[in-house]
Amino acid sequence: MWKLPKQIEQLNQESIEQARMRHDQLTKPPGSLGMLEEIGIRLAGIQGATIPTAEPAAVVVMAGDHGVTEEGVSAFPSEVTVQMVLNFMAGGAAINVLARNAGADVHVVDIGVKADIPLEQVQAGNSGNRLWIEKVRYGTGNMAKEPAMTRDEAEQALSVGWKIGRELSVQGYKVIALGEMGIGNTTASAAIASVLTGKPVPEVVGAGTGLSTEGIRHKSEVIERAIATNAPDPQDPVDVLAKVGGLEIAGLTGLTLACAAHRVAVVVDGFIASAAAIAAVRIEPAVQPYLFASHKSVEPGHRILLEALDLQPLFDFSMRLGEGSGASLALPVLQGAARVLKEMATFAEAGVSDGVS
Ligand SMILES: O=C(O)c1ccc[n+]([C@@H]2O[C@H](COP(=O)([O-])O)[C@@H](O)[C@H]2O)c1
Ligand SMILES: Cc1cc2nc[nH]c2cc1C
Repeated sequence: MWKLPKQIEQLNQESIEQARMRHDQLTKPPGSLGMLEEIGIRLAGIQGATIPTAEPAAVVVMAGDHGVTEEGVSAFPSEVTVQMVLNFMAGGAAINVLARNAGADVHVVDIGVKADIPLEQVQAGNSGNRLWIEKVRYGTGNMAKEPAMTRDEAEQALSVGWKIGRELSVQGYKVIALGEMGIGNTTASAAIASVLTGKPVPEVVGAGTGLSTEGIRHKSEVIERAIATNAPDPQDPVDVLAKVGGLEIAGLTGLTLACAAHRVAVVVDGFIASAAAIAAVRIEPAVQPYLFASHKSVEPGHRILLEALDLQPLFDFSMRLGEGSGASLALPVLQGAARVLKEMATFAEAGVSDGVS
């Protein structure tokens, strides 16, 4: 089994207690900021600091292709993956806008795009963009017929994610939002969700980029065939990632584990990022308290994954884009939660009478 290069520690209980005490001294009825207080307190535990910070933040968009697209499981062609990578680098995608909105940098990772990224076409968009070329292979195999990748390739993808997480922690990022791009990756995510939660395939399959009802039925059949052909071991998350997963999904799993090991908070995006997160939790359960869930995706399997992750999403905006769009939209909430602990006046400082208990 792939071994964590560095252990994940528990949250700092003393920082949690101190942040909770500080919250009760701030000029508001105790508990009145609700979940915002809990977010700030958890950030304190993650960082081992009474007054945490959620800045600087970055969104890491891992891109990879899926051989299973030859079975007709997506409403869009695979070529869109590389085309969108160019769009991310030029700054014109939704994720660029929402990252700018949050003051976050965008890191785009080619971990398994089917084509080489035409570097001559990569435009320098907003200055915080960076492209990582970390290709493990040119797209996965068609999991309906063969394993998506070898175990060695899955481990390489985990290691790429780990390396990036470690490097970003060294660069000083306090929060990482998980993003992905990969035509066909809701098929892989549904397969992972079914195997790791034990739910029947039809309960975790959805329209992805926009399949019809008939298309969704066909997608379920393809996933059932993929699971029957490869027999992934539900007790071995790396085996599941290798046989029915994706390069960008395994990369996000490694990234998530590295962030937690370096005490960096992780904002999980939609269905695909949550499939990566559940694999991370099954590899190392201690990662769970480092995770925040941004939103509830339209994909029906997402509710099931959020329950399995024991995460409460911050909002439900009927989103189903991916890219890290929901996670980026959640970043200002984490920033607000941290800044409240830092910048609000206490009752004593402001001369406001506190309540009688
Ligand atoms: O994040 C989600 O919940 C989500 C739901 C549906 C689609 N997507 C995005 O759409 C692509 C996968 O859809 P599909 O239909 O090709 O499997 C991939 O690039 C994802 O980022 C993402
Ligand atoms: C255009 C487009 C943009 C995307 N972003 C994430 N997945 C996507 C799928 C499509 C088709």
